[in-house]
Amino acid sequence: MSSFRESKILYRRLLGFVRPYWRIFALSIVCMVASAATEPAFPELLARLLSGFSQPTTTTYFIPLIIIGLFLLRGILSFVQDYAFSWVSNKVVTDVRQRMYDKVLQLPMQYLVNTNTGVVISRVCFEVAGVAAAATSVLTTLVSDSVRVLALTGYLLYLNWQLTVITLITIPLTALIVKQFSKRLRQASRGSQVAAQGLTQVLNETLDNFRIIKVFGGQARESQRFFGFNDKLRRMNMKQAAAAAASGPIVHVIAAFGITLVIYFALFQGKQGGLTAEQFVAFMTAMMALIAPLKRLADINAPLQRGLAAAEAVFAVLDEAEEENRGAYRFANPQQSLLTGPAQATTEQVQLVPALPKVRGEIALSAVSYQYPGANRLALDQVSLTIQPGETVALVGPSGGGKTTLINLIPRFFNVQEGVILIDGIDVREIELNSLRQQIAIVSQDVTLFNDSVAGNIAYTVTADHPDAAAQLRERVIAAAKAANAHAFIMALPDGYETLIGENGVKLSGGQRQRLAIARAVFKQAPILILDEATSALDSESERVVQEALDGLLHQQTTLVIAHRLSTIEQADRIAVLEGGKLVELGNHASLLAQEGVYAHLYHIQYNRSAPSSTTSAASVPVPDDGAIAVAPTTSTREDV
Ligand SMILES: Nc1ncnc2c1ncn2[C@@H]1O[C@H](COP(=O)(O)OP(=O)(O)OP(=O)(O)O)[C@@H](O)[C@H]1O
Repeated sequence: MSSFRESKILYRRLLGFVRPYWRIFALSIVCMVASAATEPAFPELLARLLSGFSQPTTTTYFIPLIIIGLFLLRGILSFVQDYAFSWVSNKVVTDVRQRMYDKVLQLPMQYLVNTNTGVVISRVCFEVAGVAAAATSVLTTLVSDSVRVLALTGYLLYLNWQLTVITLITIPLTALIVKQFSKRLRQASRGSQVAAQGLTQVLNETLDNFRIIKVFGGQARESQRFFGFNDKLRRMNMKQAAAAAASGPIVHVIAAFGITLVIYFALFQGKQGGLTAEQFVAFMTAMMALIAPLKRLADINAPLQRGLAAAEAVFAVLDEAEEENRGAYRFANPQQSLLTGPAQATTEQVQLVPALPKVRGEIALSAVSYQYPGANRLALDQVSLTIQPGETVALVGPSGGGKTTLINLIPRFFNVQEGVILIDGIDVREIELNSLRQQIAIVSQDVTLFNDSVAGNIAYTVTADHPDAAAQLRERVIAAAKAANAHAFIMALPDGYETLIGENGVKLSGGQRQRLAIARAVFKQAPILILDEATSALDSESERVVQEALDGLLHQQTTLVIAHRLSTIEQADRIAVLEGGKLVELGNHASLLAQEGVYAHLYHIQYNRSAPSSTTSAASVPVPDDGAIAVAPTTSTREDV
């Protein structure tokens, strides 16, 4: 596709965002056109002033007052135009940014796995502003200066067509030069986007891995990486600046040639008696007035190309494929009782909303296979496993065995490629995505808390709209916190349940955060609970408290747990051992030990590691895969492996 056509398509799409505000936009254009159309008035007034200079009439004395009126009118028009344009422009930025954010929320997990977060952040936060510059401010110049140029050219033609023709010869020349610059600008603009994304990425990584960088002495390396992008950004910006700075003077020089030609020709015409001095002054004034809008039109290319390059990046996000959500089957929302109690449901609602089935919590995997895009082996290979409602199944096995992949398939963070996963006998792909996820609560190792109160974090997404509901909500939050062993420490916080936590609030320990995450899961009352290494990052004391909270939860719903600590695994009804993507063993702790297979092997490695009397060193034990094992010692002195 030619770059011009490409730009046209991009621009048309950008204008689509302006469409909802077309009235304000039109008002602005009208003001712009009106203001620009008054442009020839000044040279004309000047010519009249000159013609009456030697013998002034009453009209001559009025001319300065008319000039004041003219500029007053232009001032008002220009204010309305600028204000209206900024309004539309800011609306467009807000809309596009919101659309992008909403889009990000709908993207599949795979997108985030493949895309750097720095890129996403930079696009949503910064590049949208460049888009608005292209969609509106560029257009302001384009419309108003084009009208200005047209009005002035018309006036010049009316004054003297031969002189005008000479003036106009310079315009195509200018246009040619502008075209040369446009390509370069666009390339540089793309380059600076990439550099800016790199900057954000390095900064993100630095802040995420602050401790690691310090401990490993990575400062010099990171500083060098940052410099790489920082300097690239400077070079790209300079490229743009050079192209933008050169285009102005070149246009001026060409214009100067034009002016000189005009003056010679005017002198010649004046000698022949075809041009009066007043006409010449009016002509020169109008011609000079033509230079500024022409220059602005030439300069418009820089923000336009920058804007179009940004638009490309923004549209790339907007055009990403969303998570597939074709399933139409719905289960009852387990939280529904919290939102609207049966007493509040009107008869009409009861009739309209069909009674949805409640999930019992049976999960059945049948010959499930999954391979990550670009991977050369299956992450899950023909795994079949049925988990009964209320049952707790622990997933263990060597690192890379497929545990995380398996639990990610249940809420459909990824879709199975072969085989099927059923919940209560329904294929998860047939279930509407939100409804499916309403049935599942997750507690993972890295707990993210939102910038909100403790209560807001526990009752995430649920709010009360009247005082009765608020009291009920608070009771449920406290009950969830108690179940998660969190109530006592919450009450010790400065504002109890209203204490602000997260980035800007009170800092909590790993164990406290974990217990809040458990409280959040309890509060959700989901029939399926996924514990993804929920206690692996904790010290033994925190682990004990968190484990107690978890033990209380087990058997209330179907629970799938990936754990590094044996305490959870021993409690589990069954243990599924995944190795190399295959389900190699299934049974309870005792039966698997008796089987003396992979699980027993893993168990003994850990046992031997910590047993002082053991003669087998950790290094001499053959460890499957890369050696890290997701079952851990039973005593607090043993470390995670
Ligand atoms: N995003 C990804 N892209 C490509 N391959 C992946 C991706 N995530 C995981 N894998 C691969 O899939 C396999 C299974 O990984 P998975 O994370 O499910 O293992 P795991 O049992 O949870 O391991 P661990 O105990 O170390 O967390 C591994 O071989 C891994 O390299």
